[in-house]
Amino acid sequence: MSAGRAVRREAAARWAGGPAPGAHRLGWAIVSHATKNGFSTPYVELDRPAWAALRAATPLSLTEQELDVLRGTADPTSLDEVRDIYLPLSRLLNLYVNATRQRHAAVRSFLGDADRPMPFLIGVAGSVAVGKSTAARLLRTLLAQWPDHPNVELVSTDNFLYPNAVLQERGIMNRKGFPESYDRRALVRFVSAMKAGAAQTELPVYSHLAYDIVPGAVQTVHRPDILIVEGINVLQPPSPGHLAVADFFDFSIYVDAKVEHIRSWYLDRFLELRRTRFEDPRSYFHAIATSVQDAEAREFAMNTWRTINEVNLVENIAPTRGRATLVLYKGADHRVQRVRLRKT
Ligand SMILES: Nc1ncnc2c1ncn2[C@@H]1O[C@H](COP(=O)(O)OP(=O)(O)O)[C@@H](O)[C@H]1O
Ligand SMILES: CC(C)(COP(=O)(O)O)[C@@H](O)C(=O)NCCC(=O)O
Repeated sequence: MSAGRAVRREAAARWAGGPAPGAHRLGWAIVSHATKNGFSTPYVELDRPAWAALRAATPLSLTEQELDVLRGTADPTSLDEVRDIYLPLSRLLNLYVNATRQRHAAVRSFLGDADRPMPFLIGVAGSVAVGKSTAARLLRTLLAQWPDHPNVELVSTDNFLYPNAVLQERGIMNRKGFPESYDRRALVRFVSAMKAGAAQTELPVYSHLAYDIVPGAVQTVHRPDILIVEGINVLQPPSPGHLAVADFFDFSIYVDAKVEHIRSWYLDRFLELRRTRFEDPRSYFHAIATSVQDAEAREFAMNTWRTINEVNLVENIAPTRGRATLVLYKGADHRVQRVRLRKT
């Protein structure tokens, strides 16, 4: 069989939810050491039961009420999901944090440098409406429960979007979320200051309600043990000769799903927001709640998805997936079906 055919067969088997050819069983767990073009890759792919078993003894200490606060609009993430997917991830990240601290201590001792706290940086990437914010908020809560790193801060990259006035002036208001709509230098300056141990940093604040940067508002980030940076663009490669935010990550996560599922999640969420947040007269989309028919609102959402968010997903976001340390593959019901971990 040609390498191309083998790859296509593997991809088809993956989407069908079955094991990839070459996968083998470890006890009852299917573990696939992924291959591409006939070469082995640095990834291992685990199905849900295999991944869930890696939780080991990590306790589930989150209640239904606490989870309710962390969930995004129209996101059905359940306590089962926390137990099976996020507790093993929290355990793995705790191991990473401790190993990274030891590595930093070794380098400091080699250089004869003084002990200096350095936060562990995690990037969370993926499409608009894939559920990154829920994943990032859950991780923040779970990671803060470990005794060694109680202070976990979360920053969304939408805080680094240019204000609407700037996007309009540059004629890129319909490119919100594309790389050029962010102040990427400010974002890199921020993570680099955090990594260098800055005690406190202030950031602009983006409001989804206003659909804009809030003039004069600031988010203050105090020196964290762990900093999670969440946003569609966080795994973007740097332009030649520059650094990108991903260069500062110690671990990165890409939340993935089929385009048709994300499209329907976006649409459902938009219609749910129309019944709730858009009713607020301060909402940028207030007129969609009050002055247009259902069919027109649906058409508006589909058009926004098709012409902005889906184009951005295909052109800029999905191509960064290979850079992530870990990929969470969600099925149509938002539940993670498979996990791909980069081993090296
Ligand atoms: N127009 C909007 N009005 C209010 N909240 C919104 C709006 N669009 C998105 N949100 C909320 O903002 C958060 C981030 O959404 P998004 O950037 O699409 O990423 P994700 O769905 O991957 O978390 C979500 O919790 C979502 O519910
Ligand atoms: C603000 C966003 C780009 C998301 O950015 P992120 O929080 O992931 O950095 C997105 O929610 C958005 O507004 N997209 C533009 C098209 C739309 O209105 O959906």
